[in-house]
Amino acid sequence: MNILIVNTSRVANDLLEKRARIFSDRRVTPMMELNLSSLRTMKRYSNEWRRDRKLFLQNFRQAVVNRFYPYQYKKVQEFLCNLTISPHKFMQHTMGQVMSFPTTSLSQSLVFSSVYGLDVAPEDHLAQIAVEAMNTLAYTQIIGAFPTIQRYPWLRYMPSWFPGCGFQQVAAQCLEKLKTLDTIPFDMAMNNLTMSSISSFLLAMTLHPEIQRKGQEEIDVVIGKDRLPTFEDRLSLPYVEAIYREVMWLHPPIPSGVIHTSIEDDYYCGYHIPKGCAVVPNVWAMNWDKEVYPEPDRFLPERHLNIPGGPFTNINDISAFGFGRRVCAGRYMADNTVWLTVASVLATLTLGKAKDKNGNEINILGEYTSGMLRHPKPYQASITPRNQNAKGLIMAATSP
Ligand code: HEM
Repeated sequence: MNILIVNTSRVANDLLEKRARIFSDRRVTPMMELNLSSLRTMKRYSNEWRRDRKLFLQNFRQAVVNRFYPYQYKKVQEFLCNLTISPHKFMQHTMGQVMSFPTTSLSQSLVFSSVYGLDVAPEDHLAQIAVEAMNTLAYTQIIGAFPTIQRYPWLRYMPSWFPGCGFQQVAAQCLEKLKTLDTIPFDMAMNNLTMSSISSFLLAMTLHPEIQRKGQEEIDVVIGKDRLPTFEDRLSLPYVEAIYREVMWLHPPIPSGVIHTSIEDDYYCGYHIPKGCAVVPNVWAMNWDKEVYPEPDRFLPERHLNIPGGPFTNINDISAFGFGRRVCAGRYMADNTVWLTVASVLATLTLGKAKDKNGNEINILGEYTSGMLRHPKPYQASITPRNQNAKGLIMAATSP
């Protein structure tokens, strides 16, 4: 198989954006053909995908995502309330079942309530299935995870007891989950990406109190202390925007991007790119390119302020959302959810390192998971309301 790894934004732009007609297909492994090829994210570049994406965008395009605002306010306020009432469980409130915690995360419950009018309980079957489906997708994406069917595609016609056909059982289990999700599109599992970003934000604020303070000060000056932030405040809060952009920049939830595939032969900078080539948009390398962005290992919101136009550039500049015609179709909703959470947490809570019984700060390694979906590993933190006023705002917002 031919694989092209794209490590710079310039090449990503040249191929995935400007030549999107050629580079918008998906690589479908024999294993995925058995179970996941009907999923929107993984669909081949086809008329069926076009129709599907058009339908999806009717509900999620920029002009109409404000219809989710009431649900987003409600769910973010519940999230603040959970962090206030049980701060030691902040990992559960954030990553939920992604990390095998028996709870639903902010984003899962947001999507279930906004799109389907369902209030999802922690042990809810649908939420569990959505997470399992996401994990399965990640597994089937790994090149070489199912070597026998990859090498001998005809094995799919053999029974599961046939030697080397263990993959059949995995496929059967997936199909069962997907049938249950029939009316709840699988893409809702993409919400784990939203929570990965929120989790990265919480870790960044815990590790960088001075940046947290600057964000809080901006909110105090612009909004005051008597109300929670709203979407109307967004353009008046450049530093908060810069924090959000830096989180998306340094911690893309899928650092290796989602693979695109070419539908015909092409030539670029003297190289031949054969038809069917898997193009890996290595978002991590693009965003951590020292030549373009000095000191990528530092959390520096200021870098987004010091560019022409400031931090409020087009959402398409956030490469964590992908590229070209396959760019994340839910990005306007996701962008709003993460931003509102960032602003609301800064307005009401203070995050810092937890202390041991002797009063010494517990060190945080700041480690991340290494799978396809990247998020912080569990750590201990202290989360407290900034003051009584902030606590009052949180409780008032969530009281019936
Ligand atoms: C921070 C949160 C999110 C991130 C970082 C993210 C990222 C991505 C990425 C990288 C892709 C693949 C893009 C490519 O192939 O170049 C994608 C596709 C997609 N995302 Fe998201 N996503 C997020 C949240 C969401 C949410 C909340 C939804 C649904 C409400 C959603 C719906 C989709 C859909 C439908 C696709 C498939 C697009 C297609 O193939 O046509 N995403 N997303």
